[in-house]
Amino acid sequence: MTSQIFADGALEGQVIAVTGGGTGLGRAAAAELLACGASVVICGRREEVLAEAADELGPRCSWVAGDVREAADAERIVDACLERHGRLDTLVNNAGGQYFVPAEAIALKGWRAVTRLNVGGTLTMATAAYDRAMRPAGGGMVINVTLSPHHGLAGMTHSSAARAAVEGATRELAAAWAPDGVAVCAAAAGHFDTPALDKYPESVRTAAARTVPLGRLGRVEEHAWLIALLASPLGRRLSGSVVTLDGARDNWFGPWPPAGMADESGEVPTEERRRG
Ligand SMILES: CCCCCCCCC/C=C/C(=O)SCCNC(=O)CCNC(=O)[C@H](O)C(C)(C)COP(=O)(O)OP(=O)(O)OC[C@H]1O[C@@H](n2cnc3c(N)ncnc32)[C@H](O)[C@@H]1OP(=O)(O)O
Ligand SMILES: NC(=O)C1=CN([C@@H]2O[C@H](COP(=O)(O)OP(=O)(O)OC[C@H]3O[C@@H](n4cnc5c(N)ncnc54)[C@H](OP(=O)(O)O)[C@@H]3O)[C@@H](O)[C@H]2O)C=CC1
Repeated sequence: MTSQIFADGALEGQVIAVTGGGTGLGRAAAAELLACGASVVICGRREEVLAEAADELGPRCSWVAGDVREAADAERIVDACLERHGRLDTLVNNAGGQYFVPAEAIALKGWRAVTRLNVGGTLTMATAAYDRAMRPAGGGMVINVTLSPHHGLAGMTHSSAARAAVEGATRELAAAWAPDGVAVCAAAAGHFDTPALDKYPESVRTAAARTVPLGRLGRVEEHAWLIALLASPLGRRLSGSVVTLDGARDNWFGPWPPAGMADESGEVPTEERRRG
């Protein structure tokens, strides 16, 4: 596969780890990075998902299973990159998520779960990559996937807060790690059409597109292009920045709920609990 917008070999020689790279945005990013010539290690918790994705993505893609919330797993993921390729140039901190409920329905345990994954997991991976691979090598790039709108997303208050924390840490780490040649930036994703959205109620998914001034959900390849751009030499100079890719969603201040999201009772449907 070749990239639709970048030159062949634009990222040749780079070794890139993508967390959550077996599905959705992470998988599309992995595909684009591979198309640009990088070697990619995808990770996540489910071995079968990773194995199938790596198989389809081709020989320059390998996988390692692990939970980004666990320091030992994060270290193992970084070490796998070093053992296989001798280096880790770029880490894409894409693993994350939340559930869709009103703010008042978020239990303390839920706040902690969302924070632990999105803030804890991101920082645990970034620290492992910095300590074990990038600082010793004298350089590297960390790309943190966050969330737009930045003024808060109703139904995702916990995630809005967690991603804001990641963006704050992005700016601080960019300054702290600059002397070691390590750049840190964030890619704030708006509403993208990925299979993960299937877990949200139908009316929520449909109404989500209506809150995007550009008039549609984002396409996974658009996000993947941004990740490839940030992995390029330009990304190093963007250190400390949050790049927003959202079709102007950050500038939509319409009513809540948006037209068509509430059900017959006038309530916004919430996300089903996972079973098992
Ligand atoms: C216009 C706008 C358009 C909005 C729609 C468009 C939005 C697009 C923008 C964003 C899109 C995306 O990010 S899409 C990506 C989506 N992908 C994901 O979310 C995948 C990753 N997510 C997860 O793993 C989970 O959601 C997460 C909770 C974060 C982590 O799971 P854990 O295993 O750590 O936690 P669990 O054990 O399941 O749950 C811990 C507690 O959390 C709470 N909890 C968990 N699920 C709950 C639920 N459905 N409802 C209530 N509460 C819940 C309970 O208190 C649980 O405790 P108990 O009560 O004791 O069980
Ligand atoms: N789709 C959208 O509109 C938007 C998405 N985002 C963010 O982009 C990222 C990708 O989203 P998307 O592709 O849509 O959703 P997915 O649910 O497909 O992606 C989440 C990925 O993260 C992995 N993951 C989750 N928890 C962990 C963990 N503890 N350790 C390691 N891996 C983990 C999952 O794999 P596994 O379960 O096997 O571990 C999965 O591959 C997420 O951070 C999401 O919140 C942000 C804004 C908008």
